[in-house]
Amino acid sequence: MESRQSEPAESHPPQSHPPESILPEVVAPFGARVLAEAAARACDVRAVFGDPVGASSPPAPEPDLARILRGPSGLGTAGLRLVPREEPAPPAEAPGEGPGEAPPAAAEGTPIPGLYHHPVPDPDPVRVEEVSRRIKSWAIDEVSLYPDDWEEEFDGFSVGRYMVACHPDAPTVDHLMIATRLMVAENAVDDCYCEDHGGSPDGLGERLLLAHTALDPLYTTQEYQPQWARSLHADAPRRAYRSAMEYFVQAGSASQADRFRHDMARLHMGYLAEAAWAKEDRVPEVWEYLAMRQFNNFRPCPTITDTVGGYELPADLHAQPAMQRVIALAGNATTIVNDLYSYTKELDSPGRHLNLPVVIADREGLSERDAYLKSVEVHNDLMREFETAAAELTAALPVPSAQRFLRGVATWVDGNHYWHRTNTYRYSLPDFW
Ligand SMILES: CC(C)=CCC/C(C)=C(\C)COP(=O)(O)OP(=O)(O)O
Ligand SMILES: [Mg+2]
Repeated sequence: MESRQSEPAESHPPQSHPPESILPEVVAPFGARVLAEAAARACDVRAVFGDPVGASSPPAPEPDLARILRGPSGLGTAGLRLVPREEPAPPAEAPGEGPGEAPPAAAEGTPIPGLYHHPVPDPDPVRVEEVSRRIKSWAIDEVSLYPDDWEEEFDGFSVGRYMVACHPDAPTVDHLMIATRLMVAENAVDDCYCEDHGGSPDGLGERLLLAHTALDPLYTTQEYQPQWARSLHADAPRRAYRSAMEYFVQAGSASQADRFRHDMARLHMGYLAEAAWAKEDRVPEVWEYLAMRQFNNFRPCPTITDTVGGYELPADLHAQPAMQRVIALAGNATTIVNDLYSYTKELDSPGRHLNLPVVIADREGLSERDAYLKSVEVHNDLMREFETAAAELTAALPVPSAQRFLRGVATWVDGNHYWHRTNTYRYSLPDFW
């Protein structure tokens, strides 16, 4: 992969932005220079990575705005549209009560009845196989991620299927690997530091801080630098973070790397709040839980959609409040999807594991079933807010990279639901219908 780190830093004349942009004037403060620059940065991804392995190549970024607004139209691209999606969710079906007991679809799993989502086509099996092969080789040969007896769990996580479903516009398997390594590393940190593979709230702050330096390097004196460098190889989470970040930094721009570091700092702050409540054995109020879950959140995954797609959403567009709102809502919807699909797994885990239904049941005095159904509604409201905000911003910001980024985030949301639904190794639904 060609490194973009060595590119000379661009110098821009000083500019002033108003403190906030409010739709529909959101485009105005960007000015002609930023818009032109953003359009120019919607680069041809093949220039960076070359041809895809195995699968047919997705189309190169399309400069025609009308086509971008319309979204892709080929077979299996329904989930990639940016326009508000008015069609209702498929009718709620109880598990095992599909219409006419039709033969099983290509992928297993039942959607949560009543959950607002957009079905996506099964991910390209050739890509899934190749990503699965390569990620296992990375995990074993490059970062010694897990002992032999975790292999079944690693395979059951199906990260290849996950990432191919979430990034159908990745131009090559190399691009998909950027997201896949990070996803595995993020889960290694969660499992080994926070949860059931040796994790604990005790000492979590120290572990997360030191692991964070694998993403956001320590700059210190010659005397102490080598000790820090060695520490990045001291355990599987740090080895995984360090290596995955190295690949990411080579593929993305400096501002994409910085965006990712910020999202990861948010994630680590969320882990700490969750750990504090676990230590105190306190159930937070529902809004407090939702605030924690906005940080302990999938957000670092959809926000790299442009790097994985081989283009860049400029930092000044990413930073706009309207864009931040869309990203936060998307992250929140995807993360509540996790709370719902992982509900039975977490009920079965030792101690009390917080998730939205558990917190609503406790704080609002509802039965487990009613709290779960209310959580489905919370998710559905978040999804609708996300889609409305994304559609408004899409209409207000006619910049190809922004349009593609917003579509990429929506696609990630749909792919994330697909993975949770189909990961019957990991998740099963409660018996509430
Ligand atoms: C991939 C990534 C950035 C994960 C960060 C946070 C995280 C692990 C989740 C949002 C998933 O939630 P949870 O820890 O509840 O996962 P499982 O339910 O165990 O699958
Ligand atoms: Mg969960």
